[in-house]
Amino acid sequence: MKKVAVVGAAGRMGRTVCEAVNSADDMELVAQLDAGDPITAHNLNGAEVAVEFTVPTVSEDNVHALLKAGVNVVVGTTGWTAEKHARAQKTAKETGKNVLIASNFGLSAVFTMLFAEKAAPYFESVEIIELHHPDKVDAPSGTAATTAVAVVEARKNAGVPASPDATELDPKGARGANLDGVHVHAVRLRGLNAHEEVLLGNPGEQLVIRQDSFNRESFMPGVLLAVRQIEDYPGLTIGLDKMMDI
Ligand SMILES: NC(=O)C1=CN([C@@H]2O[C@H](COP(=O)(O)OP(=O)(O)OC[C@H]3O[C@@H](n4cnc5c(N)ncnc54)[C@H](OP(=O)(O)O)[C@@H]3O)[C@@H](O)[C@H]2O)C=CC1
Ligand SMILES: O=C(O)C1=N[C@H](C(=O)O)C[C@H](O)C1
Repeated sequence: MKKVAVVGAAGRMGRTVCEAVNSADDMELVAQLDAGDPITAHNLNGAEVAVEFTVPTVSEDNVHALLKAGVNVVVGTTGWTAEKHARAQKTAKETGKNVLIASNFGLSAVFTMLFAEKAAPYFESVEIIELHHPDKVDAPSGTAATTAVAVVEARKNAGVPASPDATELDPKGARGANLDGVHVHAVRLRGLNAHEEVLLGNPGEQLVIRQDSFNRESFMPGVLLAVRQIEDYPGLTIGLDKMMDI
């Protein structure tokens, strides 16, 4: 039985992860920590893996504390940057513990990001629309940011120029966020959960890659996959796709 702790256990994702771990035959939920609970080996109660879904402002500190407390860590919280990744990698190395940071555990999102990266060099234009529930605190979504980085990198490696855009006047920011040349539009709407569209355009054709996570349970197969595999992935791993045979 894999002993699992959940950090952010009272949150929307944390509660869903607790239920998923409790329903898994090969896992035991040994600790549930939330805001105000110190991350100590004692409070982790023998956990081998901690799953961290909190808020972007605290996630980095939590991850360092978890690694230092002697557990492998599966992180779903957003807001990670290249600098934060580098610091997590250093602590993972120093502690001999492993950490996975994944902006989206939904398999539909994993494949959306992969397909977008593959297609991006073959289209003149690329834009991203992410659509979420209105209780989300960050924009653009971590998934959209990850997608944009992958798209930008793929286009740069292929020598593809920036998407054409004649916009000169945009005083209200109607063109959305510009992430290294990829425009990202964030929708917040009651009734939605988590969705992304990558739009790719060429003269006379369009490709739309869309994924929909209709509920939080949809992230759980990916989270449990990571909990089962993290032991075998030394140091820092970025993205669930690295743990999948794709
Ligand atoms: N990777 C993925 O597949 C997914 C990622 N996410 C991301 O996961 C994160 C959490 O989302 P969601 O569950 O909706 O958010 P919630 O706000 O519902 O949950 C966050 C929880 O973390 C708690 N918390 C705050 N500070 C700390 C702390 N220092 N230590 C421990 N717990 C703390 C909050 O407590 P309090 O409210 O009292 O402050 C709250 O209970 C977000 O970044 C979101 O974008 C979401 C879905 C899927
Ligand atoms: O806050 C959410 O809900 C989600 N957050 C992640 C993100 O920002 O990409 C993953 C998913 O989109 C749900």
